[in-house]
Amino acid sequence: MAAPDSSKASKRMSVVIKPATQGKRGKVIIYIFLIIFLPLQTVFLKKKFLTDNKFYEMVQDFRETLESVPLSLTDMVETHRICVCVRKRPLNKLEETRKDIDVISIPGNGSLLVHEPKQKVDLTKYLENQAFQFDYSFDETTTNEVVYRFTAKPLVYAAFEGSMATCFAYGQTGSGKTHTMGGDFRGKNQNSSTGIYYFAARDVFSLLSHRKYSHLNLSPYVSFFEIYNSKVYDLLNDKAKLRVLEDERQQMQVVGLEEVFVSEAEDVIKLIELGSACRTSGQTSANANSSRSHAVLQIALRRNDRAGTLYSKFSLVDLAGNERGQDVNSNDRNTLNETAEINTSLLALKECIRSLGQNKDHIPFRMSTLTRVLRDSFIGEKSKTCMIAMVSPSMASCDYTLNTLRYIKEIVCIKEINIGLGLDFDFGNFSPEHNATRSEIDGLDMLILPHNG
Ligand SMILES: Nc1ncnc2c1ncn2[C@@H]1O[C@H](COP(=O)(O)OP(=O)(O)OP(=O)(O)O)[C@@H](O)[C@H]1O
Repeated sequence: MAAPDSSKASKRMSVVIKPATQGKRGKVIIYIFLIIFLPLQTVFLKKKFLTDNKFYEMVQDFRETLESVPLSLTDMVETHRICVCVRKRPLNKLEETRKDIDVISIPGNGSLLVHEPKQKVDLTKYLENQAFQFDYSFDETTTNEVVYRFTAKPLVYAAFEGSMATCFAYGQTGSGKTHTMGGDFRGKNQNSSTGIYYFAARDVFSLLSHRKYSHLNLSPYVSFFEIYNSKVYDLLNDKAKLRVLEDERQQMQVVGLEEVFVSEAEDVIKLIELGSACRTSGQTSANANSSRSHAVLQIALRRNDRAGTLYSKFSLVDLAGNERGQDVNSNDRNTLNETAEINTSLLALKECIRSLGQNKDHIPFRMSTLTRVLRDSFIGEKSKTCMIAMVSPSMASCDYTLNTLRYIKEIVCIKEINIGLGLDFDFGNFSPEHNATRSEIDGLDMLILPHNG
């Protein structure tokens, strides 16, 4: 047998020894890294904790100076042609464990304050307190029933007066749009009987038999669809893809949309559950995530004549997460398309509501599928709209919250220009007197509704 080649053996040795040396070197590097990094990380976390604590104390100190006027069930409900409100959700479990700070205050009377943490160049910390004024502002303790009473309920009455009524839930993903529209979540299950969809259906049935409206001889029909990437999918028909066409009377038709006759509010719950399950299961469309699509539940009131003539329509819209329209840094083409579509539709929606508020002849509803489908909501003197903006309270979401508030403020601003009074004000001038202004203005065409709660 040939003796082993010593040079080969030494080569093999070096092959074996090299990783061991590298392993040792690697370990040394990791130790050095840990020795330097761990204390640095501890210092950083401690600093962050102290900074957050400082901001927390500043917000708390500030809140103590605020006079709160919480919304109550006995408060009168006013109807507006365009109603713009904001709802703050509570901090969720994750935010609480992260010790996130709640930077939103709702003093009441439609006002909302954002306490934005800032730092000067000399590293002094301060809060930039920005005040916003809307028709209503709901704090984290407000229930869906109360939100409904002040927002969508007046629209149900309006539908019985022949109005095309529309209620939008707007906001970033996770801010509470589906919770408000579809009902509370118990774990992963949604309790549809606690959402605005159901409350509206319940009141439709009680008004159908009301002596004021029973002579109209109306029947309710429900449809439920979603708009994703400018395509319409029927949520009551296994997500069938539908086309939107304009007929000879310039009416927009969603061709083949399932419209189901309902005889009691519980029927609507079943349809909501069917549609919501279809929305999240995603069999035919590409969106695995509901926050990228707009969901539209419509209750049409039709006359009991041969043709089933449309009397009015109430649309409840759970919009796509508005931060999805800002995701422009993605490399994925599909995501970029989605981003562009969401951006376009939310911009178009704002323009249409603004045009409605200004009584303009031209409504730019052709800008997006969402506004094309909802064309009837923006035309005609009897159209009424409510926009509920949902905001997260956490400091980490501050930028998104400000974007949401600015978007809906632009809708309000048009009313402000029309009426010639300032609704937004410097924080320094903040006082409860300012809050009265909006109610007084809208009181001009105010309709006080009976409180059934
Ligand atoms: N007002 C609230 N009170 C209690 N929990 C809430 C409230 N609003 C939202 N939540 C909870 O926050 C979570 C996210 O809410 P939701 O799914 O409604 O957000 P979303 O805005 O519809 O998000 P997406 O755009 O992804 O559909 C849910 O678990 C929900 O139960």
